[in-house]
Amino acid sequence: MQVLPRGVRHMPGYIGRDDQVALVEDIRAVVQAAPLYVPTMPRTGKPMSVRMTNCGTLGWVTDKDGGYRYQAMHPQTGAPWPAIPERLQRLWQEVSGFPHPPQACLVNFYDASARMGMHQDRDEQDFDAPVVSVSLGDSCLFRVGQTARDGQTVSFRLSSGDVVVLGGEGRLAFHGVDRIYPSTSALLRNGGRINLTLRRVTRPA
Ligand SMILES: O=C(O)CCC(=O)C(=O)O
Ligand SMILES: [Fe+2]
Repeated sequence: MQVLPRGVRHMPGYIGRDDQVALVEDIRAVVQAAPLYVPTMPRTGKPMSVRMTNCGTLGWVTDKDGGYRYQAMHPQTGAPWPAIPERLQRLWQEVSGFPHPPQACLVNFYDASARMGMHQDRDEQDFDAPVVSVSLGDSCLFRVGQTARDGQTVSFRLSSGDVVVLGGEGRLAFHGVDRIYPSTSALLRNGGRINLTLRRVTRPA
């Protein structure tokens, strides 16, 4: 048995099959209003392998000149992000233990060759609220480490319906997605993996 860093919780199969199907419908509606786009890295302008969009009052974006940040509008359409679906708001209430609603939900879409390098989620104003992450569709190999980049890491598979919470001492744990396992889920008609991350961005007033 692997031991996860303190504050990192993995809840395998937390979301049942029917709710996964309903969540995918919710996300289809989000993507219709706010299309997935290819974000680029700060400074280098290198495209990420993951496609992204957001829902919520604020969305996480990145590009060559502006770097990592939150903003109220879709970078390509200029429209405000659609609202966070009720189902995800309820999930946040159930698992976050935080008395304020999520402000941002980043939607990541991974095709079979996409990955995400090790990083910390630290573009928020404070780290009192956890990050709540939902996996849908194909499984991935997830890696989580310590709050220092060179700390020990553990790898495990995330499957459709799994929830991961990074909170407390684990809020700034390094983490990333090393690979996608294609054709491991029938949830998404054309395969791939969706990851949703719910976050607080600003300090509650
Ligand atoms: O896809 C995942 O499971 C993690 C995504 C992530 O770390 C992020 O969007 O910050
Ligand atoms: Fe992250």
